[in-house]
Amino acid sequence: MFKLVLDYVRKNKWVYLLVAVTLIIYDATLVIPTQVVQRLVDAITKQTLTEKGLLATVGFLVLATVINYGSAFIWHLKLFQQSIHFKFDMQQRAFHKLVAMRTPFYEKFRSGDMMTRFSTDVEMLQDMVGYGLMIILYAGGMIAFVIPVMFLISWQIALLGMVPIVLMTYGTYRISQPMENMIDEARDAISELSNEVLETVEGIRVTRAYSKKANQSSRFAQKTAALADRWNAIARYRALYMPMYGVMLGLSTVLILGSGVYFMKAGQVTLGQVVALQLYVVSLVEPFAMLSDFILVYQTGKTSFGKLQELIETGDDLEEDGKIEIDHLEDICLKDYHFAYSQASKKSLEGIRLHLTSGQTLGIVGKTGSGKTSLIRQFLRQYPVGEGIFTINGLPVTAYSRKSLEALIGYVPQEHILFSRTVWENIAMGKVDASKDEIHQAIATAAFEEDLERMSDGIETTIGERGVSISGGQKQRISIARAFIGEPELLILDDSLSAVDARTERQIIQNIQAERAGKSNIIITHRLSAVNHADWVLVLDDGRIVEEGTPDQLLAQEGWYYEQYQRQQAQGEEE
Ligand SMILES: Nc1ncnc2c1ncn2[C@@H]1O[C@H](COP(=O)(O)OP(=O)(O)OP(=O)(O)O)[C@@H](O)[C@H]1O
Repeated sequence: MFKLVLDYVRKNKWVYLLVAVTLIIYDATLVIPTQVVQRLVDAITKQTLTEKGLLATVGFLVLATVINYGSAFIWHLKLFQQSIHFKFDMQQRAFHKLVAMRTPFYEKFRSGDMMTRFSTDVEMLQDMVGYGLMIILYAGGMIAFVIPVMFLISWQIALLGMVPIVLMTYGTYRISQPMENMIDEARDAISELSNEVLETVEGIRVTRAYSKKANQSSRFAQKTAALADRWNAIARYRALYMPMYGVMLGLSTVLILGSGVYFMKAGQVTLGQVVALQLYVVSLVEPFAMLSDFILVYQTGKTSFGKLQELIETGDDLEEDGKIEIDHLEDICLKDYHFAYSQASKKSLEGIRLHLTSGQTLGIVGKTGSGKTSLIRQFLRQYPVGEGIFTINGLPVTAYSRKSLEALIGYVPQEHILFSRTVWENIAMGKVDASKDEIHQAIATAAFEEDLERMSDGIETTIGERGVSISGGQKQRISIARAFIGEPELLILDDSLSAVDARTERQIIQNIQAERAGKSNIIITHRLSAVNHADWVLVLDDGRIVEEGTPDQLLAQEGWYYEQYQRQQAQGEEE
């Protein structure tokens, strides 16, 4: 962690130099009032104080106070401003990392945990760069200034006066050792709490439907109580040692005054010097107490640094990105292709063989869990490439830059993600500079026109969390319009029409095929009518292709496809 902080200080060396210089001035001007008191007391006891001398002293004190304020303003402002920049820097680094990562990375962290790393951990580190550095610079500076001055007055009295405070600081350090574990536990408890909140919010409908509100509330209460326990334990430790500084100050006072009187009688120090020594010790209590606070800031910073580092260092296990920028999809070819998820004990795809050329529509059907989504994830390059042959336009898929490949594919996933924006904005995400006509064309293709007419503000209606709630089927069609508008070379619909009726589904698929002449489509579906007009259909079972052909050929084979087709017809899903 120190390397990170030092690198940051080095990167902003001029700001920190200004902070250091103003801090030195600040520390120096803090010492002045005590020296003035020392001289005044001595002048009064020697009866040498004149009116002019008093006025000059007051003037000097005012000047010192103004300089003290000015320097404090500058170093406070710069130090804490810089810590805010540090926070944004860290968050941006983490954010860039997040957007660059593929699915396997996200499977390694829970959402709440990731949010905690992003917010709480970054703030703890910011504390280290702000408050932590302030302690080192201010407290360190004060101690470095005051102790030599004290020793110059009388090393014997200074030594006696310092002993209790130094012992106390060492004791505090020893006492606070167990705090490291407590801070780790408190940090993990925050993460647990965030997970709980996110999962509760995401699943609120289910929680309500199953009347599990009380259950959920009590789980939440348990987690907050666990977090409160951790912080209470830390507070107890602090409460234990912080008041001890007052006791130690009392002890130092006794030692300084006792030995001061002794050395005064011996003529080695003046009354003014004894008073000054006492005031110096008082001024040292705060910096030493801050040093013990540094232990807390350091421990929390260290814990949070570890968590952030883990986030930044964790990869998505994907192979190095390819160099070739691909700009069209001529053909996609898989031969004897196998794929397994890293945590899975068995393969999700086995011996896959397929060939898709531009302009074709490929249907993928099969039982639930048979590997349909896993197969299209290969085209999206969400996971490391499996074993076997996987080429695009005759070259291995890994030769192409993932970003350029991604730009050619329009993907409509099973879970439809819409944003709390207008219908227009949600669709235009698929093509930033889309014209009005293009948006309306996409809406017509996705058979969403009638629904739009029923919405209060039409295409300007805000949907999602802070807007109008829309049905699953409407979400699906907005998602299709969004993918369609980008005119991708390959459009993938992953069970994206499950919530619309069979007639609308057929209409959308006909629209897509008519509008996308010369471009490819992959349609994953449970309803076989959706692939009636596909050029080729694959039937998957347990990760293998068990049947394939045109829809007519598949019916003629009288296998799973045929049986399923008959059943769905009988159930009246076909008109
Ligand atoms: N991220 C993952 N990690 C490990 N195993 C996974 C992962 N995703 C899917 N699987 C497993 O891979 C197999 C195929 O799942 P996949 O989602 O491809 O099926 P599917 O045919 O699309 O199912 P459905 O029709 O229900 O969407 C399943 O056994 C599933 O449990």
